[in-house]
Amino acid sequence: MAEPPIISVRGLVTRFGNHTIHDGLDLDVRKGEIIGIVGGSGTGKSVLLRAVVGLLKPAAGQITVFGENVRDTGVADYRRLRRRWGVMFQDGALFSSLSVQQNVEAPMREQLDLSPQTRAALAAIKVRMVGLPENALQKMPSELSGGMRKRAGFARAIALDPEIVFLDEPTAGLDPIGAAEFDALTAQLRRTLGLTVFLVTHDLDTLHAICDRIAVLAEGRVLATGTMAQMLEVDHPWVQAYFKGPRARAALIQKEAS
Ligand SMILES: Nc1ncnc2c1ncn2[C@@H]1O[C@H](COP(=O)(O)OP(=O)(O)OP(=O)(O)O)[C@@H](O)[C@H]1O
Repeated sequence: MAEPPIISVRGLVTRFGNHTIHDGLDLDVRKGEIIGIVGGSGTGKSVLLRAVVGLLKPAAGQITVFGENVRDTGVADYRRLRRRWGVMFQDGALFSSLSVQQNVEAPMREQLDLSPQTRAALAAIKVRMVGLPENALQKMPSELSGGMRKRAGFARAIALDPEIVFLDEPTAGLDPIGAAEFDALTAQLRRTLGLTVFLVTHDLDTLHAICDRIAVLAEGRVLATGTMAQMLEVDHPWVQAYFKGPRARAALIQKEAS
């Protein structure tokens, strides 16, 4: 029998005032996959991420993660669930007044009862895992490049050894080389840590390089899911324009050359 999905969303409805963002959205995420969530600007990719991790209360629908209902869980159960995933919001979203070390330690302080020495040792390991030099630990976010900030955000997202990481536009604002390096890091950490990765992106190169499946958001729902090859067969104007446009062709040429 197939393993149940690690994340399951059914009939999700989200609204801000009378603006409906999702209108009966369904999505399954399989354990161990990297799923790329794509869609036009404002289609609700980030809102979906926030709803799945319980930061936003939907108007209707069911969201389960690890088979547990995220919406109606009590405070203690939600806290326990939250330990099993890590989130990297756009631009790394580090606390600007804390050093990298303090940022990476923040989830440990909140969730675990560890000595300062153990926390520091763990933070150093996480920072090394994301490819940052040891001296980055004492730096403030403002002293880092955009790419390093994102790596620091990733280090914080894996601080508690999560099973799922949620990445919101991790390669936005990076140059193509930095973006490719970040993709390689994501793939490597998925492999070595056995992560499931829920990745919101606009980046066609990322989809080609590391995503096992893609979910396209449009018209308030998931319009299609499947591999890159399957996306090319979807008969929808946005999907056709996105996956067959000039940027898509460039990304494909780059993939074939690599
Ligand atoms: N807290 C909020 N209050 C009101 N409206 C919101 C809020 N958060 C998001 N929205 C609206 O919800 C819609 C979807 O936003 P979201 O950030 O999920 O889009 P997105 O698909 O991630 O877009 P982009 O690709 O541009 O980042 C937008 O119209 C946005 O203005």
